[in-house]
Amino acid sequence: MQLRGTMRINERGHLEIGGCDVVDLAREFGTPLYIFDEDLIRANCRKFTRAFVQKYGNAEVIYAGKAFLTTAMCRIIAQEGLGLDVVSGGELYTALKAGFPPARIYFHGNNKSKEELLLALEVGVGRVVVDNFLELETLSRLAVERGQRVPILLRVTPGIEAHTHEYIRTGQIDSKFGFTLPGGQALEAVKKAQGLPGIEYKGLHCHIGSQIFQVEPYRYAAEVMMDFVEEILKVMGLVTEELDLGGGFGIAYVEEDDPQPIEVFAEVIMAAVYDEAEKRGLKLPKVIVEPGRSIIGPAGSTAYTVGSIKNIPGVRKYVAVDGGMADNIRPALYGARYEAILANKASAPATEVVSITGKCCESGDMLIWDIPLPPVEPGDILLMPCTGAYGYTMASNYNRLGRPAAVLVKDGQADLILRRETYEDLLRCDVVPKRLEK
Ligand SMILES: Cc1ncc(COP(=O)(O)O)c(C=O)c1O
Ligand SMILES: N[C@@H](CCCC[NH3+])C(=O)O
Repeated sequence: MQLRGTMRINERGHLEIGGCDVVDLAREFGTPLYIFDEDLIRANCRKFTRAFVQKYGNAEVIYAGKAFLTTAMCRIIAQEGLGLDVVSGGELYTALKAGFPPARIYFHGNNKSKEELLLALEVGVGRVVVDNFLELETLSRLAVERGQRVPILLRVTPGIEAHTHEYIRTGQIDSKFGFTLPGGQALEAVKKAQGLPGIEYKGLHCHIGSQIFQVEPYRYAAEVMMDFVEEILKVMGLVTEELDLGGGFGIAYVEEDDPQPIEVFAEVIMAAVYDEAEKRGLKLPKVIVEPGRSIIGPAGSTAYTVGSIKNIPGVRKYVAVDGGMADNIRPALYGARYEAILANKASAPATEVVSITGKCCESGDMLIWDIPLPPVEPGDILLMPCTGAYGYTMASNYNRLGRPAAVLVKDGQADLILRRETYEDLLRCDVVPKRLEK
């Protein structure tokens, strides 16, 4: 298994992250436990800032909060100078409560409610990324009522098929997101935005998908979008000042995964935008990117305790852990693959192939199929790395399991950033109607 960030194997033969022994963390905070490597989160933020902002100037990196968002995470992102992409009132509220500067917030979503749009206007988010005609009209009406002019980007579906799982592909024509470019819907949206009071057109957005390894889809997206920027200028005399090319930069979950480094994505994207601007005689737009997974994915791991083990001779050995699809739905949802290590036997050689299953009442509750590990016993601490993105944020209370705790580790110190949900937490929304009281 590849060791990421500050991971190392210590003198006790245990896995360590951020200078903290994972076995000790499991003992102190319980399992399942999400462990976040603060140095790696910050290093990833800085990698993006260097590759896009420091190298090219007219660019901005905004972290996609859907990957992992808590108050502490907002603080780190704010300190690192990144912007923030939120997709719901709940994410926006979290950011505001964390003191995140509203002007650096981009508000996404394909079906924002009136209440969500009002909140965005009230607090003055930096940009609303408008997805559809209904939203455009509602936003205009609300802005006028409040005597405001709201800066927007328009979300465009460019008609690009990136090679990733079909559920996490978003740039193709047949998608619920955005105004479709081929066929003229997107141009119609720009015209409408220009004609509506209270709306200030700033630019365009597209997002072609997630967990993308290759640079070509981004190059192509940049070309297609710059072509549209030119069309907008020609048809309407309107300058597009900002071009947001979304997130989606892939990461290596398992050794075979081979994504391009961020620096290469940055070079290709920026070169494509610069070339297209020059070729077409256009003003260079500010380029925005929205990485989520590539910032937080590798920086998070999940520690589990091994429980029951079922061996079916000649068929399979199931090793059950104390979490599963409730804290990581990705294997069940996308067939996502992960690696694992026994944190308390980190330098022991692998001797058997086992499958890691969860504790949910569901046969599909598998975390890893067929992984070589040292002899596994009940009580071992199994660590699955690279679970930082879309683990906690997609977690559920299925089977009334409480969501795990999360700790932030750095220089030998572990701080709780999410406390474990208790049985009482599970009841906090339950209401008993009067007629059921006795
Ligand atoms: C609009 C938008 N921006 C950014 C992201 C972040 O993607 P990722 O976490 O793959 O970087 C997503 C999710 O796919 C998205 O839908
Ligand atoms: N949640 C997905 C990616 C979709 C991201 C949001 N557009 C994942 O775990 O890979």
